[in-house]
Amino acid sequence: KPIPGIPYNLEATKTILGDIPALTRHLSSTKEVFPWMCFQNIKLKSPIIQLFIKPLSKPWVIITDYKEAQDILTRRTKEFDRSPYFSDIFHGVMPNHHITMSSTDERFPANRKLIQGMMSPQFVNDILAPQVYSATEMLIEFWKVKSELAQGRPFDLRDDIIETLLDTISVSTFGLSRSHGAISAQLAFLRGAPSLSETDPTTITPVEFPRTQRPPLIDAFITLTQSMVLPSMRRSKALKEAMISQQLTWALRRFSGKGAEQTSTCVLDDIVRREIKLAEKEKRVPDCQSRTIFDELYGFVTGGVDTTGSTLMWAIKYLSENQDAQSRLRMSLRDSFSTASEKARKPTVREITKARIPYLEAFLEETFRMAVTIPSHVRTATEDVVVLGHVIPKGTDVFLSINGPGFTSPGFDIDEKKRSESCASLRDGSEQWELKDMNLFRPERWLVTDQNGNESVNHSAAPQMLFSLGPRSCFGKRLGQLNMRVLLVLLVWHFEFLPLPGELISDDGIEKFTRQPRLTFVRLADAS
Ligand code: HEM
Repeated sequence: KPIPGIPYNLEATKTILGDIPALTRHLSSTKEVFPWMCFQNIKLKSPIIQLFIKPLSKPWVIITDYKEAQDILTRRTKEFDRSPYFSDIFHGVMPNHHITMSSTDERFPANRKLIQGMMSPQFVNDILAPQVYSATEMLIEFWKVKSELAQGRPFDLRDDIIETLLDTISVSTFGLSRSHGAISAQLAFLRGAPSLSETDPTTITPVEFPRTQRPPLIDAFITLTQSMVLPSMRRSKALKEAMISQQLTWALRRFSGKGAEQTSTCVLDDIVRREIKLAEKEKRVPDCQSRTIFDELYGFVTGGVDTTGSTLMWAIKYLSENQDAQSRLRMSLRDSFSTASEKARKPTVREITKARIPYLEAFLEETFRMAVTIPSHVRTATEDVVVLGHVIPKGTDVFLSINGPGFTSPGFDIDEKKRSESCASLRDGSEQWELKDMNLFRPERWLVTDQNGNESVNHSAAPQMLFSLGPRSCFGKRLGQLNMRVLLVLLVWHFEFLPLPGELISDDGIEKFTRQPRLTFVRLADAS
């Protein structure tokens, strides 16, 4: 039954399937659900609409407006909470992770307490950043070999990016040795492989490099993140569980009793030390094998790999399609890391984490605005609520789109009197946003120049909330941003991302767990 007053597609109310037939028709030509949802707002000419996607359930409400999203996510947190939509996705693989819990769930505070220190600037910069850096170094070695073999022909980067991030997580979250790495295995294999049969540099057909089998654990991670419910996941799950259990057992030994180690080198170490301390305080035996610990640890794989990987794939696409922006970014890096440039070495991890380079920040902000790796932030109404003058019943899922009007195109005109009091009082700088080219990738929109010609970044210069906002926004934002920064700096430092032929360029995405570009090819040249 439609919610009174909120626009909807008339034909959807004539069948029990609601909007599903229209959505299915759309899916036969593209594989993307979220742009279709947002297009319904445009079609129905309203920043708030309802769609009937789940038969015999409440309609979904779709809102596309920066200010309303900001208000709901940051100020109306009692009226809106984590939606069961999320727990449905993650329950199979990590039912005890806090992402599946509402904020009022009694387990939620303890889960968050367990991992709260992992996103401190000190932990991220000192413990996690060096691991990201060395995994990126390995990727660079790999791509140097690939680009030499490819001789200017394109190749697909999708697997390389995901495997690099899984290599990082294996070391930085679980403390595994680098020798388990997928990229080092692929590199060794490629170095030993017979030379490619066709290396004619005048052809533009992508090179398909021979690949070896992934290390079993990395393969298990990929199986578990790509298909979350199949019985074939059982073997992968068992492998992952055995690895976590073993790493926890070893860490407990290292951090207990006389001569206990004092420093953590990964997330798992820190969790174990925290549990030992808590158990001492509560005069009990530490329980390092709890399901909470297993699932919170595994959340670094589920939450961090696909999200960061997809965002990086978009960033690389923007580099190759925006050659001027790419050159300007590389020049800014060469200027800012002048010692590294002079000494013909790459910037160190410390130099990268400390640097504040306006064009790099602007490039990242623009990537986060345009990439829409996660196109909608979902909340459920915990009571009957009023949004833009409409009563939305308790239990309704509300999708806050960030991939359409108000974000990548000018927003709808909204009667300010219809907004909630808290929303109307928000000051977000939106009156100064440039609306004319919101659909274009233009990092310069984030830069301001003072009267002395000094450039800085205005982080409120345009609408961007990729990591969401408020108490249930992305827990790993600092790590996600660090990953992006280290990877982008080192890749642009070493490689030129050359333009691609038209047939290998597309703005379409594919919605896996997150939204990735449909085509992920690169043509590389040495930038040194
Ligand atoms: C570019 C990379 C990333 C993007 C774009 C991203 C985006 C997001 C988004 C949109 C949400 C949902 C927020 C909401 O519903 O309001 C989220 C939640 C979350 N993310 Fe990330 N994320 C990234 C990286 C990471 C990393 C590296 C981790 C590793 C720990 C992580 C862990 C989480 C967790 C645990 C949650 C659930 C938070 C909660 O339920 O309170 N994310 N992320």
